[in-house]
Amino acid sequence: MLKPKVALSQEFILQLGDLPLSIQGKVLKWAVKFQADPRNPGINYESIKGARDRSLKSVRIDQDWRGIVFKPDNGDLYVLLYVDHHDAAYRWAENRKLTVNPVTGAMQLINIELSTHAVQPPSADLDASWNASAPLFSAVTDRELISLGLPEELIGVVRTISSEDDLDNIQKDLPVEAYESLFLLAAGDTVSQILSARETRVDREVDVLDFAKALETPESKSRFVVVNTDEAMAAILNAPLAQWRIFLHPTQIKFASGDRSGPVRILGGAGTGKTVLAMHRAKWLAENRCADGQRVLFTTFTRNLAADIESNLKSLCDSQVMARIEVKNLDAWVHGFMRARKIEHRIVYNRQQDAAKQAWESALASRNTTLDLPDDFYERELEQVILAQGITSLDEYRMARRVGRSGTLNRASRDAIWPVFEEYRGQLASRHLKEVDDAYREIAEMLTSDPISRPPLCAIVIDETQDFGPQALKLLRAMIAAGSNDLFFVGDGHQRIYSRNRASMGKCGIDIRGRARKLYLNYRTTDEIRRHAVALLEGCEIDDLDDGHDENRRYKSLSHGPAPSVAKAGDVREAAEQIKKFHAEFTADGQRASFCTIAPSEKIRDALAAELQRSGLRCITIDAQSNHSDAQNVIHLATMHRAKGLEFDAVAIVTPVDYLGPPDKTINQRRLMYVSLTRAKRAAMIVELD
Ligand SMILES: Nc1ncnc2c1ncn2[C@@H]1O[C@H](COP(=O)(O)OP(=O)(O)OP(=O)(O)O)[C@@H](O)[C@H]1O
Repeated sequence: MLKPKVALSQEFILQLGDLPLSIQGKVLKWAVKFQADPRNPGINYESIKGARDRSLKSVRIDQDWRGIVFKPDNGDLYVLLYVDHHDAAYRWAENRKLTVNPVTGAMQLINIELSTHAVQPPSADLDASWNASAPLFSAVTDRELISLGLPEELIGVVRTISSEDDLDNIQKDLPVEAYESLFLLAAGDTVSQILSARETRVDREVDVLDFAKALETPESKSRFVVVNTDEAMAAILNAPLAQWRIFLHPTQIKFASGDRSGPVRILGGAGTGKTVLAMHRAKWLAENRCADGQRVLFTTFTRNLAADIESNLKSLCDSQVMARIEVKNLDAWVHGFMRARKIEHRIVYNRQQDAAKQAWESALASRNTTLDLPDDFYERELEQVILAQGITSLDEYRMARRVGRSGTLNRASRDAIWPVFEEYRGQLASRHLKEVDDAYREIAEMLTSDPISRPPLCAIVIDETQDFGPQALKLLRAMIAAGSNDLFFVGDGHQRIYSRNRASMGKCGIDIRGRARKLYLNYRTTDEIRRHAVALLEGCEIDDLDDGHDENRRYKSLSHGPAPSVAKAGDVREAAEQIKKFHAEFTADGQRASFCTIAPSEKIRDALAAELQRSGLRCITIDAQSNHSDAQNVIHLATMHRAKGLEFDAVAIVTPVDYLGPPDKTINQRRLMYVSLTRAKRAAMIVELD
């Protein structure tokens, strides 16, 4: 006889961590027995008097505690939904109902109580971006609302919604796809835009009684997990907080698995789960599309992010799958490639140091002084035109479009300027040095002219794409033959903190047409902190990593909390005092929390560390080598650049008071502030240093 299907709900798993330890143990033991054989005669499924859904049954965990299990008449399916004290569990069950959405086919848990109430009036203190007084969704038909994932029972309550706050008030009772659809509608998207971006089919026959089948849809998988083995059950129950490993957003699920006909680009503001999606994608590719001898390369820009990702991937993949995934920042990959081919050049990462500095100074000394151009003109021209575009001859320079550079240069000026760059490359070569963009370009040329020398990769997954410049993107394109599943990019233009690296994927030979998607829901940062961060970028142009723009109206956080506080300090000592107070308040209730102090420079960071240590706090500085962002009861310290990609329960950001000037002059600083603020999960403070 076939084993019945056993599943757990996300709500149950989220609850688990909050139960008393002794009860957790009992629940775990019970759940293992339940998984092994839900028909075990020792499990007594009691009907619940007054329940609207006859398929909800109660099970006994101990004298006082009860579990609520969904056990429909149709199909051999058992879903553990909830655990609580006897009376509370019964009350919960009386008002719940599981249904299959008749259009999307997804399984949905409904709080029936909600269907009989209008939403609460909006709170006056929240600053909502699209608050309105008329009902927001009156132009959408019932069937359209259902096709967006709304349970039929909740149509009435949704029709009373007239503001963003109203919608947020019922967020936790809506399926995630329904909540997302509603705020996208309110932001101006049409129903068909939302459905096609999410790849939701609405033309299939749905059997609303077939719950086992309903569990297979991506929407159902975002809130229920089928558990087939003891090991899987133990892994889930022992790490209930690692939601990202089990419950993905429907869009994350769709893009993590399945074949794609070419390069994919997923865009999403900070905290929208891009790295999580990229990790699941790498896992799926390694499990399903990796021939013997091949590997998936997971790459990103900085070394400590790659280390962070590798350790998370290890918790997601078993060792056999992990052996097929190579996690390496691009520069480490380039190093390895050059070493393997005995190319002896060292790469220049900092032109202000050592031999590279001498090479640059010698080149500058050869400039034509009659032109009267400042030194930094040459450096910017080198970075943004010569290296970025891979210009290697005067002829190419004469024709070059100087995108992003102010002022025009006629042919005679270009002829007079060019020798500086030629001299620089010559000076570097005599010292066995190479600019990093030149290394990318030359390796890309080698791989293109000799495809046999390509590494044996079945796919490349790229995180933090916004930090890769044109030559890096061209190298990634050259590293793998064009075809299905070749390149998978995730990124966010708001977070481009290496500004010279603005690139358009299309112009680098990466065609994402028809395979570009977005993630909208911020799982990390409260909406109050997210809004503060987004407001800093108002008036700044944000690109979509290709030739278009990104915008902010469609992003939204799932959690709420206090808005960031802004304080002033006369000097570093006072700033450290403010941080100490904020840290003490944040951890006042004895809760363990990760905390980071973020500064724009190493100088401010180190001065703060010294002050904080002097007052008895344990500090850890995050640098290229150490990346212990999850340690608790300590104060981490990081520069804004190093904080990228990491997350903490609370952050304190210390900047000089004049750090942010007019938006058109301080876009880099604004992006760094955006990155820093969005590292915070629950609380943030900004200290301005006078
Ligand atoms: N489907 C999900 N369910 C629950 N939590 C999630 C989900 N996806 C992501 N998260 C959590 O949200 C947080 C942000 O995820 P992630 O780091 O992938 O976002 P990101 O878009 O890469 O962020 P950033 O660009 O700011 O680095 C993490 O704590 C992650 O575990």
